[in-house]
Amino acid sequence: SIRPLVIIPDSKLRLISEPVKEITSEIRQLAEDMLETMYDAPGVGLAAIQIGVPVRMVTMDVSKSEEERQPMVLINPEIVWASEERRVYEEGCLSIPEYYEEVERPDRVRFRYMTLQGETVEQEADGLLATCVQHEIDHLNGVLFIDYLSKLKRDRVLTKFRKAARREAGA
Ligand SMILES: O=C(O)C[C@@H](Cc1ccccc1)C(=O)SCC(=O)c1ccccc1
Ligand SMILES: [Zn+2]
Repeated sequence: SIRPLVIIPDSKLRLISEPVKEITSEIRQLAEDMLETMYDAPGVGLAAIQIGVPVRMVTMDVSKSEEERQPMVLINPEIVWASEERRVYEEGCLSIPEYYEEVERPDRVRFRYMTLQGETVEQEADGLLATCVQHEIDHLNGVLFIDYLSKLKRDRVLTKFRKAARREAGA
């Protein structure tokens, strides 16, 4: 089912998510809910913490069209190699709605993760997939893409969302 997204300034987003110890039916259900929520948003990635569950699992689908979806579920993902070359990409975040900024990250990465079938795989990526997997693994470590921006820009975003949160509370 589609689950509500955690939005800044919710401090949950700063938690360090726990490794998945065993692939249970709950984990499989969570992966399904994450994919549904991600496609509904829409997004190209989602970390479990963004629907409030602090476990190290992310979903991604960078396939362009609706027809042939390529959903990926990564359990306990980690970057094992990153290129020297870096690339700037305009990033967004489902937990920081309507805010997009340029972020510079390694252009290519190799990452290792466990699949829902319990096998450990290693994969190399460039382009959007490389940017996305780095963005998602950051979520598992409580890091948001605004942390890479200048203090000035970051404070501007936080002020905007704090005001919105206060308005909601006040309403
Ligand atoms: O908050 C998230 O993790 C999802 C985020 C992931 C991401 C965005 C940009 C660069 C790397 C990773 C998003 O998916 S934001 C929405 C978005 O970028 C997008 C949505 C629909 C089609 C294409 C992109
Ligand atoms: Zn995000």
